[in-house]
Amino acid sequence: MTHIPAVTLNDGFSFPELGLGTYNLRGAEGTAAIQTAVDAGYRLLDSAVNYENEAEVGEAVRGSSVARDDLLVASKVPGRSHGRAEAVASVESSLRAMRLDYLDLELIHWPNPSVGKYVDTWRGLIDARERGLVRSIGVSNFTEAMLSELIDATGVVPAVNQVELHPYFPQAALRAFHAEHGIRTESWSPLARRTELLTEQLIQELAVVHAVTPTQLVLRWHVQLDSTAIPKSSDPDRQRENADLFTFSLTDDQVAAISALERGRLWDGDPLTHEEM
Ligand SMILES: NC(=O)C1=CN([C@@H]2O[C@H](COP(=O)(O)OP(=O)(O)OC[C@H]3O[C@@H](n4cnc5c(N)ncnc54)[C@H](OP(=O)(O)O)[C@@H]3O)[C@@H](O)[C@H]2O)C=CC1
Ligand SMILES: O=C(O)C(=O)[C@@H](O)[C@H](O)C(=O)CO
Repeated sequence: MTHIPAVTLNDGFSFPELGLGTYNLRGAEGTAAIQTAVDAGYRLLDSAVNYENEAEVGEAVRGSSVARDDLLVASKVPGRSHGRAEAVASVESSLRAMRLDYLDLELIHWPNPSVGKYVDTWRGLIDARERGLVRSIGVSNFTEAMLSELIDATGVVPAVNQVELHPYFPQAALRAFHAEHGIRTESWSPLARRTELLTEQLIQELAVVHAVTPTQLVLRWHVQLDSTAIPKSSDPDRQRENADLFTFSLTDDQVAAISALERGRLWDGDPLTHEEM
């Protein structure tokens, strides 16, 4: 089992430097895959109302040999639940679905700017935290301007912003904003969903230099960007591979060279225009 190091969020809670993405992990197979990941050392499980797998995540947690307090369960408020009261109700619904007493992290899944309720929704997550339903609160797919709006309106800084982040889309400006404001970056689609990224010549060459796999090289890049990657894998061997990142390190030049692969988003997931209900 790999020990995955942790950092401290701006609210004082510990947060792993790597987590498990659970998008498309459903049914008995999904529960089993989540449990093998926990057995491999993963402690952070990233779910969402819209993944339709909260029951599986909850079952994996309750059936795990690892104590609940040592696991971090995250979910996300869907766009259809934007609003102060609606956000609290969404958290309560997730707790019922998971059969858990609290969530470790709750995120606003997409800002949906045309709806105009993400500040109210943020107030709802603040309420949920004050009621003890959730330990840390954050957002996903928020821009610098949206983050500033939340902070100015409520005085509460999100603990986490989960965003598309991989060598094709390194988000340097957003990560600098996060660092300035004490917001933990979390990388979704950190492997670029296994596109040609892993076959890039630079990735292949650096993997040989460090005697690791291309996937491990990419995930180590996330670690050294101070971002918590949440790679999804259904396969136990690949889950173990993805977690084995903490016995080597990249030089600053190698990190910069990987970041220079930048070419843009995987698809049209621009938070200013892409909205999900
Ligand atoms: N907040 C948001 O808006 C979003 C959040 N997310 C979150 O981010 C998580 C991860 O992103 P996701 O889009 O799933 O994509 P990833 O970048 O994590 O890639 C997942 C794919 O890579 C494959 N893979 C994993 N490990 C390896 C490996 N070692 N070697 C080769 N292939 C590998 C997986 O296949 P296999 O399973 O067969 O191993 C899967 O097909 C999601 O599960 C979700 O939790 C994702 C998108 C948006
Ligand atoms: O996986 C997530 O959290 C999502 O928001 C997805 O819906 C994501 O937008 C996607 O996979 C779209 O193709």
